[in-house]
Amino acid sequence: MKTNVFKTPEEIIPSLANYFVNCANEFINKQGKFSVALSGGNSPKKFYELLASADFKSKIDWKKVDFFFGDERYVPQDDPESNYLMAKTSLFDHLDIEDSQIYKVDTSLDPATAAQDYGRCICQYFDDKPSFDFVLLGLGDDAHTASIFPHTSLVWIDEENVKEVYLEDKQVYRISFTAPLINASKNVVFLTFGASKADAIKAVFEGEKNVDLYPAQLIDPENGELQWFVDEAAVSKLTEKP
Ligand SMILES: O=C1O[C@H](COP(=O)(O)O)[C@@H](O)[C@H](O)[C@H]1O
Repeated sequence: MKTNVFKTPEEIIPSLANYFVNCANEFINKQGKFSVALSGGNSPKKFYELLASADFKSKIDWKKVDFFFGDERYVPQDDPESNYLMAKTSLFDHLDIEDSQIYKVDTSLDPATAAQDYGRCICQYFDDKPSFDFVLLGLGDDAHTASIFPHTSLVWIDEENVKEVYLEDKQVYRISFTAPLINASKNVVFLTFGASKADAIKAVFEGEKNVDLYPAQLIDPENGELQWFVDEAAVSKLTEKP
């Protein structure tokens, strides 16, 4: 695991964008395409916007990039809560790519069927051996990642799959990669910044091992690389500074 610490979020984003460009080009040169699973929420928006900017757009052959979602809110694709919509407006709409390169969760199906359908689509894409080239993750203030929330059934699923989960407190469904599916990836990157994440980072890095309480502790790629891109505020509570 490597932890990259920056003074501010403004400094993290270009460094992560350069890392992404290098990964993309390495995989495209090696295998002709690059499979990416995006995260949602607020943190990645500026990163997506930078990738879509004039400075970065020309650095990748985007026609060779296939996009998936590590998790999705169970809402229509035009709902402001939709992770797909956020990625569309900040990234996809600015790239010259085909709709067939964007693998969305079909939230018109019921939650269990939507998860099964997305899992099947991923299995087909990878000929039954899923292994994303790049998975971007966020960290919730409660130490959830993707939509693997504390004290939910998703924490305990040991198959490389996609599952639905009902969040009692929010009264909503989410569709999410399981931890084993994330851990089968080649590069897993957390983008996490801000003082509101300091307790969660402290718990994940230095807390007792308790995946039910701190699901992000589940993330440990089997044969891949794990990197954290964080700012000083997010790691401010760590006893051992990375
Ligand atoms: O709900 C979600 O939360 C996490 C963290 O989001 P952030 O807004 O705190 O950065 C995110 O990674 C996940 O994709 C999203 O659905």
